[in-house]
Parts: sequence; C-alpha cells; structure tokens
Amino acid sequence: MIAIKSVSHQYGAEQTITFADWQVNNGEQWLLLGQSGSGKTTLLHILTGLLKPTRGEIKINDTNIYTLSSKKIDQFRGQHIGIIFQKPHLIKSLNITENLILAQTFAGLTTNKVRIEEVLASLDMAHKKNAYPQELSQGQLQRVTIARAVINKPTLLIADEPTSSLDDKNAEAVLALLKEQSELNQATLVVATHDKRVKDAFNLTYDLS
Ligand SMILES: Nc1ncnc2c1ncn2[C@@H]1O[C@H](COP(=O)(O)OP(=O)(O)OP(=O)(O)O)[C@@H](O)[C@H]1O
Repeated sequence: MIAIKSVSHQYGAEQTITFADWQVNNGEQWLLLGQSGSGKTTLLHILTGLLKPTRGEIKINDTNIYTLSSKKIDQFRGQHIGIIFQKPHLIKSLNITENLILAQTFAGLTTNKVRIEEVLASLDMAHKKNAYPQELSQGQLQRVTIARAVINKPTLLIADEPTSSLDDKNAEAVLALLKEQSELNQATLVVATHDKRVKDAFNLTYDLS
C-alpha cells in the first residue's frame, strides 16, 4: 500500500538525505523512528505529497503520487491520507462539526453529517459537536484532530510526534486512540517520533538513524 523506492532528497548543495526502501502493507502499524534532524519530517512530507523528493518513487495504493498534478495530489491527500500534526490547526471561527465538514469539502467530498456524528461518537466527543475549538481542553482538541484525520476514511493515517508534549498517562491514551481508530477505519498507521516511550507499542519500525 505504501512503497518507497530509491528515494533521496537534497536540501541545497550540501545535504542529501537517503531513505532506505520501505514497503508498508494494508492495515499495518509502523513506528517511524529517528533522532532530531534525521529526516522524519522530510519523509512525512514526501509521503503526504507535500514535498517532491529529488529522486525516487512513492506509491500509495498503487498511485505514483508525484506523477499527479498538484491539484490532484491535494485531492488525493484529502481522500486517502489522514494527518495528525502536533498542533491541532483547527479553524477558530468554526465549530467542531463545521471544521469536520471543511475536511470533507477540501477532499472534494460531499458533506456527510452521519459520518461526522459516527466519528465524534467513536472518540467520545459527540457532546462537543457544536463547541468551538477555544472551548475545548487540550485532550479534547487532540481527539478532534484525530477525528479530522479519520473523517474521510483514509487508507493511511500519519501522526507526527503525537506524544512528545504529553505526560506518560496522556501519551499512552493518545497512542491507544490512534491504534483503535486506525483499526476501526481499517487504515494503515505510521507514527513518527523520537519519544522512546512509544517504542514498545509497535512491533514494526522504520529507523532513520
Ligand atoms: N527547507 C530546508 N532547507 C534546508 N535544509 C533543511 C530543510 N528542511 C530540513 N532541512 C535539513 O534536513 C535535515 C532533516 O530535517 P527534518 O526536519 O526532516 O528532521 P526531523 O527528523 O524531522 O527532525 P526533528 O525531530 O528535529 O523535527 C536536517 O538536517 C535539516 O536541517
């Protein structure tokens, strides 16, 4: 489902990061490990269609994504890839339901409120569907971020450092949620981290260091 082959990226004249070939099958749960500066963010951007690598090929669901136009890549991302960033990036002037509608619209899909209610319920957030982002706690905001990432039933769910700012208890809870949601939505999960606490929760690891 994800295959990267002979991929490297060059920043300026001096720095080239080379990525080992990687094959990820449907439904697998992977940890993407690497120290600061090893290239995790670069690889995530490459995988999500945000950064065309200098060399190599990336296939997601048999689509060679960098052969698509940038508009088609944006649509492909919206429909097939759910991304959980460290910070929520929700629109403050829209309530939670409206933020999720926006995620459907950006992907070129029609509004599906039933799906929104289903996802919010699965994250125990149904009671906050009309709340605004500033009315939510950090933990609730993180749940909404996960809801937004899975709303379009992505085949690939990517989380970038989801636990680094959390204490042990919350880090464990977020990991459990990510695993549960990827299973519920039959999505492949890739969690990028340098957080050693996360290591034991995964048995498949792609290590950049
Ligand atoms: N736009 C850029 N221009 C030049 N060099 C860059 C650029 N982006 C990243 N780099 C360099 O590429 C290397 C990998 O960066 P990247 O952000 O992918 O690492 P990372 O593993 O995500 O690090 P961290 O865990 O600290 O976020 C670093 O040496 C960085 O300085």
